[in-house]
Amino acid sequence: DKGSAAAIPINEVDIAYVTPVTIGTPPQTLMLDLDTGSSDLWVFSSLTPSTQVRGQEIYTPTKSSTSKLLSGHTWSIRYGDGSGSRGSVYTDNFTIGGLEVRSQAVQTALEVSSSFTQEQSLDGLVGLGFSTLNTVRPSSQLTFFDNARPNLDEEVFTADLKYHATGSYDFGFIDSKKYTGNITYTAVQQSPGYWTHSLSGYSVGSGAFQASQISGISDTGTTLLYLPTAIVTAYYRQVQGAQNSQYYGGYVFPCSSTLPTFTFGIEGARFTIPASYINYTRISPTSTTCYGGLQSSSGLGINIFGDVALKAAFVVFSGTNPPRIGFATK
Ligand SMILES: O[C@H]1CN[C@@H](c2nc(-c3ccc(C(F)(F)F)cc3)no2)C1
Repeated sequence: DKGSAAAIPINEVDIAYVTPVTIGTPPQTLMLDLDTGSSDLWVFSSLTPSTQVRGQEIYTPTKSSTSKLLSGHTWSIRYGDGSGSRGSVYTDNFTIGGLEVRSQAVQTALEVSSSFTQEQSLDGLVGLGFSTLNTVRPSSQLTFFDNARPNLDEEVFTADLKYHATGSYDFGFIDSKKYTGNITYTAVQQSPGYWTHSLSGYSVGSGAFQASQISGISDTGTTLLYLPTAIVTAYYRQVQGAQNSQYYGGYVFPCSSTLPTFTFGIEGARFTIPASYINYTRISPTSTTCYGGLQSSSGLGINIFGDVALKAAFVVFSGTNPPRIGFATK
């Protein structure tokens, strides 16, 4: 089996990407955020209090002839930005891009935090981390990828996220039309459940490549690139007027600044993030101060290779044993 679906930016600065999925019989279509940094598949539902639903599509299990309550099971999750949700669990038929999983655990929200309520074009998440991270209790559930794996032509899914444009997620195959050159793979350390791997180093603009192993997670659900403070200060030292603002919670600079590119290594390969990806957004619609797409990871306890980095490459998440992750130029 295989599947292919769009990854659509939900706003003009690519804060997140959503993908159309169908749940149940007859199919109910929702737009979900595929997140390699978590492993719960949850949706806004008919069980979500209406005061917490603002424009989202909802999944109504009672309208599906193939839904089954997973009785006595609950879940509760907190994301890196402090947002969260919790609820109950059904199983139902679940499809992404023509790839169907029968009786996928679909976690129905009984409560969502205000930032989810405010994000009206996002109807939930599909966790594509390792199933060990799943929060359903008393028995944890498998991700869509883990359920689909036995039937996939190849045990992979790929992410082709794009800057200010629609990209794609593919399941079960590697589309050679979506990248150039070779795919460079590197080892993944799957505990505690993230796609954890190392960069082989970095360079700023036309500067020399600094070889150093930088461990972190490739996380499609995180918007920005978070790296050690030493690297981030070296980058913004090249930007006139840049400063690390307590007020804005990170590096800001004049929107008119000329930013250098940022290059990261995967083994012997090099991937360059265009300056435009790092000139992330104005701090407010009329401001001339901009917020950087590269920020320090010091407060997070982990380096996160989020969309700002991932959209500079074609990324292969390989569920082989042992798992590995591959990057190619596109
Ligand atoms: O926890 C880590 C796992 N991957 C990262 C992630 N974060 C979100 C997220 C999505 C949407 C929202 C909201 F809509 F704005 F509320 C909030 C957080 N999705 O994946 C962080």
